[in-house]
Amino acid sequence: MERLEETQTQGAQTGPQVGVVMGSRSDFETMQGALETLAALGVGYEVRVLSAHRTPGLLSTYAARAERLNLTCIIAGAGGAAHLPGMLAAFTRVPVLGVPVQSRALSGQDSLLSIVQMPAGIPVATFAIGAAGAKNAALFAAAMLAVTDSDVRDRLQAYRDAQTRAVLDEPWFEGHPQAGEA
Ligand SMILES: Nc1c(C(=O)O)ncn1[C@@H]1O[C@H](COP(=O)(O)O)[C@@H](O)[C@H]1O
Repeated sequence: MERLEETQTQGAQTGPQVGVVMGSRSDFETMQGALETLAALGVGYEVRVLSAHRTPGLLSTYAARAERLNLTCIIAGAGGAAHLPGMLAAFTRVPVLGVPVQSRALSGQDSLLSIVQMPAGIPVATFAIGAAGAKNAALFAAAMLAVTDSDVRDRLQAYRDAQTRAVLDEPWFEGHPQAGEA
């Protein structure tokens, strides 16, 4: 009998706002950036290992849970024949953000195409391959929450401001103006 494996919940006071799922524990290194980014922005999340291939029966169970918890979205990372995001999207109206994990055989091209090429009718928002995609999916989830949550909106703005400052504070070649300087 398949069981929902791996559960961690951050932001337990209010319950999770975002679900993060991945096809295998081996995806954790890539998906960790999403978890860190959600935590940094104060977004409550839960994490599961779920697989369309290895735990197919759990997909509908998790989809029902996502609706019951009223999750804003589900971030789903998978590599290779990455069917997890699309199959999950087929089971729920909760928006699914797909992260193509970099596969060894095809460097994540397989993951990307498996996730992005959905037939019309069941959308999956698809992000970049690997760590950048995981981080951006979390930032996108925060931006969705920020529409109605002013605390998340302020933290997201502060994150962006800090990022801009970090670029401008970067040491530059002597005698050459930094971006934005005359
Ligand atoms: N793409 C999927 C799915 C799925 O789409 O349901 N389930 C597992 N996997 C992927 O298989 C790769 C290798 O997994 P293992 O390292 O466990 O063999 C992982 O990147 C995982 O996301």
